[in-house]
Amino acid sequence: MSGKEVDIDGSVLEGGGQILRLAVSLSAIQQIPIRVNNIRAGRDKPGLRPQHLKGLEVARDICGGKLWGCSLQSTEIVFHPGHLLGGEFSADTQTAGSVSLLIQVILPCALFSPSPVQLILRGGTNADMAPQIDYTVTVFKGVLEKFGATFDGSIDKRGYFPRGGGLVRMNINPVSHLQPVNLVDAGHVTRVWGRAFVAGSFNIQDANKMAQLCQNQIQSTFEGIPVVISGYKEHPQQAVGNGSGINLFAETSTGCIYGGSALGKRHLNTQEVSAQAVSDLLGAIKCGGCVDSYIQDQMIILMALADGMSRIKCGPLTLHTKTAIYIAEKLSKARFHVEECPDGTNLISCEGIGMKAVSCSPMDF
Ligand SMILES: Nc1ncnc2c1ncn2[C@@H]1O[C@H](COP(=O)(O)OP(=O)(O)OP(=O)(O)O)[C@@H](O)[C@H]1O
Repeated sequence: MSGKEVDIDGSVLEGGGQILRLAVSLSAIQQIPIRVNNIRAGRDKPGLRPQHLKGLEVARDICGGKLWGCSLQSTEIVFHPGHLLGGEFSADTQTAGSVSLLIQVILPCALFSPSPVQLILRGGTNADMAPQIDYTVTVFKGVLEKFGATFDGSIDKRGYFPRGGGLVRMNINPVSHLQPVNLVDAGHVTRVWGRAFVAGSFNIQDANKMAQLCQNQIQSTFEGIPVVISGYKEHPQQAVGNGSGINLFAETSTGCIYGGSALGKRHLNTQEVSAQAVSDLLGAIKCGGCVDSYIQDQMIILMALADGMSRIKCGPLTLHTKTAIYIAEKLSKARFHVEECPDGTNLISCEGIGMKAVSCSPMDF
């Protein structure tokens, strides 16, 4: 360890695992050595949890880097990135630790790799306090596409709290650069769709009941637009353990996509879960922004790396977003500006650094 690392304080603002993911991604992409201390100091059980550890290991592998201090409960790591690589990478949180949070740390790196990246990720697909995989492949993917990048793949198995065991495959084609976005017109809602699910010992009737409750509430809010919310029981071979929940999505006339979701607990209260998912979705739409409150923090790294000025209108800034901006500014030359608008929305603008992928040139002879 050479001592030339940029120091990142993991206790600032939100003080959670997001600081680590963002810092490591930005470090790997720009080849900046970092030291992160006070990891997850803002959480009840500080230090690295299994899912953070696995995310760090795969970030190390995707750039052939070196990592010190990467053990359970560790509160300090040092990361020296190498050069980004293409190829196949796998990670298994071995718990219900979220697959989507693994994607959060790896995907930005894969976008700037010299050749395509395939990911094989195991863990929780529909876990609390993280994007459900349905959200990642719908809302996050929709926003990513506006930056000119995309991915595809499959959800082979779903995994829930506490066992995990889900399996997601993902293929990511690198981009030469990310284009800046201008998301300032929310438009009006043109369609709503979603999926209420149960798995394991829960009954399909519960999924259908949740779907119907959401359908009724949303239909009465948005008269005259298509609303399709279906109930599913996951096939036993495509789900591990018991789980239940809802994912709702809304699209607008200007191409904005919002998500709203909820997860059932051990004893499923279908009314409560439905009401929570509907209120999550309607809250996102009513705030008047072009994005929901969860994608806010997830798009900050994309804005920072994009080639030019991005502008995104959103509702009240979340603490996760403020944290993401702080880390992005600390570890890149991107500069953000937040303007409060008279209608109560906020306009986040950022002059991105125009990160370019390192191309793998053929060997001359
Ligand atoms: N319901 C949800 N839908 C979509 N995204 C979500 C949802 N809940 C949380 N997220 C996203 O998941 C991420 C959680 O980051 P956070 O740092 O809190 O998690 P973490 O790594 O599990 O760490 P910690 O355990 O330290 O909280 C954020 O990007 C947040 O926007």
